[in-house]
Amino acid sequence: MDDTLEDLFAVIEDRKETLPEDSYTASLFTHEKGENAVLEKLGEETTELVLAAKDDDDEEIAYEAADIVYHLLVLLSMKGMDLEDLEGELESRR
Ligand SMILES: N=c1c2ncn([C@@H]3O[C@H](COP(=O)(O)OP(=O)(O)OP(=O)(O)O)[C@@H](O)[C@H]3O)c2ncn1[C@@H]1O[C@H](COP(=O)(O)O)[C@@H](O)[C@H]1O
Repeated sequence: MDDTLEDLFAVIEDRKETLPEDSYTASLFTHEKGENAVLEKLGEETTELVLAAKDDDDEEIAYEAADIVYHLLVLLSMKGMDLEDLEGELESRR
């Protein structure tokens, strides 16, 4: 799991730097309202996650959780933060 998150974050950072035209991630960095789009997605997906949990729909829970994690990592990158910021906070709570 650690590697998966690190690999995904590295791809996001790469898209931010290279801005390929066909990249959804790059579009979030280039669009004027990209940050708002990410925040809206996080809100929508969190609601969808709650509904999936209420329905005991494991497949849907995993799907929505993955959407949330992806958009959360994009948000961290937009803010100039990285996985270490998240890990540092989690570590401080142990
Ligand atoms: N993990 C993701 C990821 N999760 C979601 N999305 C995109 O986020 C957008 C919104 O997701 P949603 O599920 O909300 O969209 P939706 O299908 O309309 O679903 P609902 O709104 O109906 O729930 C869609 O275009 C998804 O393709 C993602 N796009 C990219 N990634 C990762 O980022 C990498 C780079 O992707 P590109 O930047 O597109 O090259 C990919 O290889 C993936 O690993």
